[in-house]
Amino acid sequence: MESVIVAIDGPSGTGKSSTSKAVAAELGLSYLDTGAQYRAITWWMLTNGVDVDDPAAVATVCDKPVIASGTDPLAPTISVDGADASGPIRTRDVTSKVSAVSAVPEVRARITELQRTIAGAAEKGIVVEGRDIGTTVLPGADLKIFLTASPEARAARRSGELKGKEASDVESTREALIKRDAADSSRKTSPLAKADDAVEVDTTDLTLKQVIECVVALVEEKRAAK
Ligand SMILES: Nc1ncnc2c1ncn2[C@@H]1O[C@H](COP(=O)(O)OP(=O)(O)O)[C@@H](O)[C@H]1O
Ligand SMILES: Nc1ccn([C@@H]2O[C@H](COP(=O)(O)OP(=O)(O)O)[C@@H](O)[C@H]2O)c(=O)n1
Repeated sequence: MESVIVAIDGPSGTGKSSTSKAVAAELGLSYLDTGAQYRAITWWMLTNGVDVDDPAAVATVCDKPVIASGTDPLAPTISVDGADASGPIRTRDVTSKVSAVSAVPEVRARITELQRTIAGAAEKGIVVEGRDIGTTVLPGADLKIFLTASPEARAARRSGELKGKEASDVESTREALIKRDAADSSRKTSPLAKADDAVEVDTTDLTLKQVIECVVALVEEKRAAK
């Protein structure tokens, strides 16, 4: 079967990661979490004392960390300079700083190149999730999905996840999400946006299972038409 490239974009908490992993696993495709890459470079900046609010300082050193992503949807990995970074990249500190780092054009150029290399190497195809995959990273993707959901649903999903770890209430999670979406949507270089040819799926009132079934059906439709 021919390889297939699927781009899944959308704001935080719409279900990109869970949907992408499940679709890739079901269809035997690779999986790439591009948000994890931006989080990894942000974590490296923070641990190395780089002022992340200074775009010039970020740009100067952004080639230094070696970011590697494992693309098995059943066991995705992310490492920085050879060390597992999957835990530290999910802290609230990284989450609050990642939009500033990901807005720096030099950071985006570097990470975009890495993403294209990974997608090009995936023999059977790949599901790539992020913010600018359909518009910028892989504009020729076979299928583009743009996931949305109400801010309330997204905040409820996220704060449910954080419980026990860095517990926070739904309201502060909602505010942080809205702030990050606004920053990601308004930056100059490849902002969060729906590609003209993307299929928009509003997941507010859908279960994760329904979203997965919907995307699998769309991929199979594209494959049949190829
Ligand atoms: N349709 C859905 N209904 C309810 N919960 C969902 C749905 N899709 C995802 N979730 C849950 O919401 C949380 C955030 O999903 P995730 O896939 O990480 O979103 P994103 O990658 O877009 O930020 C996870 O805990 C996930 O299990
Ligand atoms: N393709 C992408 C993916 C993520 N990002 C940035 O990385 C951040 C973290 O992405 P993520 O997918 O891990 O975020 P969550 O929605 O999982 O919280 C986003 O808020 C963006 O600033 C980006 O700029 N472009």
